[in-house]
Amino acid sequence: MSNCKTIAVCNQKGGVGKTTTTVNLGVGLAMQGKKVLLIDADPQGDLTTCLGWRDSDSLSVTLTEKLQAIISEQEQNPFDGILQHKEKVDLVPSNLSLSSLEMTLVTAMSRESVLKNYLSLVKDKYDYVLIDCMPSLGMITFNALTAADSVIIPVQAQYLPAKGMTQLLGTIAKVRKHTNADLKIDGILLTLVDGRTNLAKSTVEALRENFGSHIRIYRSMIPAAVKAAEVSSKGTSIYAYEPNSPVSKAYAGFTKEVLADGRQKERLHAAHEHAR
Ligand SMILES: Nc1ncnc2c1ncn2[C@@H]1O[C@H](COP(=O)(O)OP(=O)(O)OP(=O)(O)O)[C@@H](O)[C@H]1O
Repeated sequence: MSNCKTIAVCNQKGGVGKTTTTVNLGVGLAMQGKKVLLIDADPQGDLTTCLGWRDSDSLSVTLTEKLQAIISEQEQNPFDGILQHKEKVDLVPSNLSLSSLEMTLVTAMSRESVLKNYLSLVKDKYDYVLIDCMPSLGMITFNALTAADSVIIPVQAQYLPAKGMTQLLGTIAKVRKHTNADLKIDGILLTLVDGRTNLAKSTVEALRENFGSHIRIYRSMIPAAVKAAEVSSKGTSIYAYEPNSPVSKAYAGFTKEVLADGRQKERLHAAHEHAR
C-alpha cells in the first residue's frame, strides 16, 4: 500500500483560491520535508504560470501527453516532463491542450480512471500529490476525484456557497458510488477572508447550518491581501515572496493542520498493520 496521500483541491466555482492554495500548501508541505507533486488539472494552466512557467503553450510534455499515453496504452517514462520548482515541489504542468483531451476522455475506456492510472506510476516517489482542479465538474475533475484519497474545498468567505456546495457534494457522492468509494472530504478552507467584515463568520455559520457538523472547517482561514494576489505573477510561493505576511502565516498554519491529518492516517495504518 502506497503511503502517498493524493488530495484534490476542488470547487467548481472560479476564483476561490484553489491554485493559490495548491501552491502554498504544496510548498508548505515541502518545507516540512515532504516530497510533493503538484498536478495542474486546469486547461487555463494557472498553476503552471503561477509557479513561473509563463509560456505554458510551449511546453512539449504536459498532463495532456501523460493522460493521452495512458488512454492509448503507449509506453511512457512517467517522470518525463515533470518540472522541478526551486522551492522543492515537482509539477505536472498543463495548458490549453487539456481541454481537447477532455473531449477524448468521453469515449475512452475506463474514462474516469485515466489520471488515477497515471498517478499510480509516479506516486510511490512522493508523500503528497495535490491536484489543482478546474472550475467545472466535467470529466477532468471527475478523474481528479477518482484519483484522490480526499478533497479540500476552498470557499471564498464573501459568498454564501450553499447552492454550489450542494452540487459539489452531489458530484462527490456520485464519485463515491461509482469510482472511488473511499473518497473523503478533509475539510473546507475559508479563503479571501476580509477581516473588516463579519462575512467570514456568517459564512462559517451558514456552512455549519447547511452541511451539518460532518464537514470540518479548518481553523486556519486565509485573509484577503494584495500581496497574495501579487504573488501569482512572481513564480514563487507566498513564503518566498512575503514570509512574514498574515497570508504566509495562515498557509503555514493550514499546512500543519493537513500534516496532522497525515500523521493520524499513518497511526491508523500502523495499527492496522500491527493487528494483521
Ligand atoms: N488570499 C488572497 N488574497 C487576495 N487575493 C487572492 C488571495 N488568494 C488568491 N487571490 C487572487 O484571487 C484570484 C483567484 O485565485 P486562484 O487563482 O487561486 O483561484 P482559483 O479558484 O484557482 O481560480 P480558478 O477557478 O479560475 O482556477 C487570483 O488572482 C489570486 O491571485
